[in-house]
Amino acid sequence: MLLPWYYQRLGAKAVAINNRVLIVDDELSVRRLLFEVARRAGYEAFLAENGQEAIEQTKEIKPAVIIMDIKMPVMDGLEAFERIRADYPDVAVILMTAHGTVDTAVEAMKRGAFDYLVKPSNVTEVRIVLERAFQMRRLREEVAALRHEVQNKYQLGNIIGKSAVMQQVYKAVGRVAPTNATVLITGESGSGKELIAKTIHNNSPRRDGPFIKVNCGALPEGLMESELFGYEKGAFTGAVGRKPGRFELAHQGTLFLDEVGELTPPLQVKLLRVLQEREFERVGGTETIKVDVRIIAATNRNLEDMVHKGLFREDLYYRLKVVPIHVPPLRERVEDIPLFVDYFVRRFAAEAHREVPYVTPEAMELFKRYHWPGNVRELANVLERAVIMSSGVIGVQDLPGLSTTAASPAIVIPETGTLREILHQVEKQVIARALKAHHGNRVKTAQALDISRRALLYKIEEYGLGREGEEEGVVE
Ligand SMILES: Nc1ncnc2c1ncn2[C@@H]1O[C@H](COP(=O)(O)OP(=O)(O)OP(=O)(O)O)[C@@H](O)[C@H]1O
Repeated sequence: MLLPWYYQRLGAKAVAINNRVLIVDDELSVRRLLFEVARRAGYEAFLAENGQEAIEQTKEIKPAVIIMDIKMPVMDGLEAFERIRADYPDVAVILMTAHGTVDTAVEAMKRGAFDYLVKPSNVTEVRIVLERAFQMRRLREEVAALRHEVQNKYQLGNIIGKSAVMQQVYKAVGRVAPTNATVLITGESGSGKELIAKTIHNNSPRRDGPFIKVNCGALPEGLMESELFGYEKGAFTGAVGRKPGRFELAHQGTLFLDEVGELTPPLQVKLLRVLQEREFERVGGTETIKVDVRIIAATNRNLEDMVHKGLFREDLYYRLKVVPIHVPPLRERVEDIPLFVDYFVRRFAAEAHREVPYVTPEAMELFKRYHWPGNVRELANVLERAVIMSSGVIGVQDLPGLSTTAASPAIVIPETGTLREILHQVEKQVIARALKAHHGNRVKTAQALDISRRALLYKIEEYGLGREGEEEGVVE
């Protein structure tokens, strides 16, 4: 049998439940028969004669499954079921009933019993129901373990970075997580916005609810609308059945609107309404759907600027920006880079079943000076490749992509001097940097700066930049 993915991932941890079954019946012959069936199926069977005994036994042996008659003296099965469930909500209870009391059993199912058997049942039937009850317990246990694993992963302690700028981010996450406030996370691509969003969710009272992500720029407008709000059967050609949207799926959880700046104006209006009223209609539908959803939005665009240019609604912007969190780009937290390098090198080495390679100080320097336009994601990719390609050491020569595009020196603006002098200083640095980037090639440099070659030569002369960047493939 092919095991489900979560089973495979959890491995041995998965079967954490015991194999105890408590059999409760006032008739000795039934107890005997069930005991034999359970024992042969490999379970550890225990016996009780009435509801009262069942409660006492449950406390003592903590069975995973209980199979119990409804009609019994002293305390009947239904009452015992209610009481046991109050203290042990996870135990799977199978109720047994004679023909006349099926209605009661159905009622018990509604209240959470796992299944019922109509007496007399044959041995196979009993065995199958028992098996299913144990399987359900195991699945529940696995889901709980998985949820626990995911929640642990998204704890602040697992986010890399000790820099002051990241401390600010953690503080904001800690403050906003317990609330229902809408959060707007800004930051460059790959800087960790989604990670922060998940961490907020997993530290919020909604942690047991869903975390649903939508990439607002991923689909054309019409499709995006039905993706967000769902559709009714026949809403458009191809809508063969009703489909819930992401807002509905995120009920009692968190909806993460990634790339929110990409939403078209009509969808911005719709989103605004949901934010204000927490209700909407499915595409092609008239029924108003109410949802309890916490919104976290993220963008790598400058939304304020988009508002000024009339590309993003101002009212929506303010609705989203109730609590803004800015995740700084990696180059602004250089002190965290060694931590990231250490973390990723270990992780990828473990994944590839290799020794953890040594990162030379020169390579580390390069990591610190590179400008990381793709941020943490880019650093992770570079390190993954380097770990696979390296033979024990990661040096500058193993990082060809970084060498040629290594960080250009920052432009320093002089603090004193006349405007003319300051501009000259800045211009000199800009030209020196461009020459270096093009390895001294003046045609390319002039093109990049959009000035004539003559003007460039003149400035090189004026600033004494004659040999700037002429060496081949220079890093430093
Ligand atoms: N501080 C961090 N600690 C550990 N891992 C991180 C950190 N920041 C980012 N990462 C990892 O880097 C990758 C990119 O992060 P994430 O997807 O959260 O970025 P993003 O800003 O949402 O990107 P995009 O804007 O492209 O959607 C992920 O694998 C994430 O787990």
